[in-house]
Amino acid sequence: YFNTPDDFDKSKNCFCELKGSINDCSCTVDTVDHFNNIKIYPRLKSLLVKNFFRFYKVNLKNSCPFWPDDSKCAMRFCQVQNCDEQHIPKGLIEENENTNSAAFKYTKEAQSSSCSEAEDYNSVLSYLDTSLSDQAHREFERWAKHDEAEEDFCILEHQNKGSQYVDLLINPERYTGYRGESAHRIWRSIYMENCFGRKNESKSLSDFIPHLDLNDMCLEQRAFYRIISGLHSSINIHLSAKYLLSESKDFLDPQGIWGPNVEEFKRRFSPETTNNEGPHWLRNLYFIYLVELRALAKAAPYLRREEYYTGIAEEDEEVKLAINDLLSVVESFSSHFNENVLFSNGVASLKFKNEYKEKFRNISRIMDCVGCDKCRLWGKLQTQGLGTALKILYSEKLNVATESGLWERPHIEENPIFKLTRTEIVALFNAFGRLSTSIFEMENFRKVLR
Ligand SMILES: Cc1cc2nc3c(=O)[nH]c(=O)nc-3n(C[C@H](O)[C@H](O)[C@H](O)COP(=O)(O)OP(=O)(O)OC[C@H]3O[C@@H](n4cnc5c(N)ncnc54)[C@H](O)[C@@H]3O)c2cc1C
Repeated sequence: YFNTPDDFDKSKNCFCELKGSINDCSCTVDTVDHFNNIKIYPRLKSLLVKNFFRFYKVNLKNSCPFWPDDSKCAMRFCQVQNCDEQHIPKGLIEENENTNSAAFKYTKEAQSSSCSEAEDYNSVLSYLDTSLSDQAHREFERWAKHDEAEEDFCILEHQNKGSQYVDLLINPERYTGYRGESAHRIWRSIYMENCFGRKNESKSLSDFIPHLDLNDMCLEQRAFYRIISGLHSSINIHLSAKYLLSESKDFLDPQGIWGPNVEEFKRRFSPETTNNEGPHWLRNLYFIYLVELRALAKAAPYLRREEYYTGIAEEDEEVKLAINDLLSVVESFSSHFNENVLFSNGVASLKFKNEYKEKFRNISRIMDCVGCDKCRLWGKLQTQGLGTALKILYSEKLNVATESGLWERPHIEENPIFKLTRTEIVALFNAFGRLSTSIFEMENFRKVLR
């Protein structure tokens, strides 16, 4: 069922089912499989275990803003193991992502405080500062925050009270047993409330947006649906690939044997059990992969300038080199997703873009309703990573900064026009890592099923 459906052949030039020029990309599932499995996956695998990427700051305690909590935290495989503070690199704890980041202390600009030019500059700034009332300062800060948030596709919460570091390596995404009405309500809300869909009382999601109906949607709506569906596929591939094959007898000890469950994968994606939708859902995984891949390519000049600071000098240097290498491979992909085909229709598009943002922000709020902590953790990380990718693709500020050659300058000021927080960067790379792993895992299932 990877290539049996009739229209697979028709759209051989691209697995994207969107209409319009996006269908003209010259990629095939095979091209992406090969590119990912040989070039991207192994690089990400070694990068994402590094300290900079393994600690993710997140708030898992927010209450659900939409309906009463139906949390199933008692499920033992849902629990998130807390992070031992002493394992978190000092550089991350020191970091205040809002203002002077710890990494900034080590940039050339920061080190050059004896430079008279820098002093002059600062004294002018401080003169202006003291002439402002505290009230005005607060207003400016509020405006600046509002301005920055304008481009966000997600609610950023890393500075919220209650956020804490989680070690992703000791809390891998895998089967948790989370299912039933609580899980279905989340998926239904994401698809139905946010996917511009028809009002439909049906309980089955596949009845709600069957593949053929996608052709009646406009490009942006289809893209939105396919992105969510691709994320859904990715999560379900992971739980099938890291399934609980055998439980330990000891109820208090959440150990077990984890591995691929081919039957589970078949049930979730074969045409017979999904009303022929499964293969399309799998193709949507490639679609979201291409979206995030393109975001990395677009942000590459910016990402190359990041410090990836943890305070462990040797590792920080290694990470920078590994990022450079990965970004060069990402940039070398020949059939990148063309983000300009979306929102390219004048004033109506602008309205649509804002609606899109609002809907994605809603999805990040819905993640606070996921009734299993581990699923919530990975759900939040992946939606934040996706939101960051969309922010990169549709950020005017990034365009302006890139066009003005900002990233090529020898020194970049502390607060450039476009900036991502550490949490956004960690989410972006880890979310892409999840998609890359899904494509890799799918190859394994494919081998067994051949
Ligand atoms: C945010 C989130 C994170 C989760 N993380 C985990 C996890 O880490 N580990 C874990 O074990 N479980 C996780 N789950 C639960 C998991 O995704 C399933 O909901 C659960 O296993 C029940 O599966 P199901 O067969 O009932 O179908 P579901 O996956 O719940 O899907 C419901 C319906 O949606 C349709 N559908 C299925 N896949 C797609 C698709 N790709 N595109 C479009 N429509 C589709 C089908 O009609 C299906 O019946 C998570 C759920 C959510 C909402």
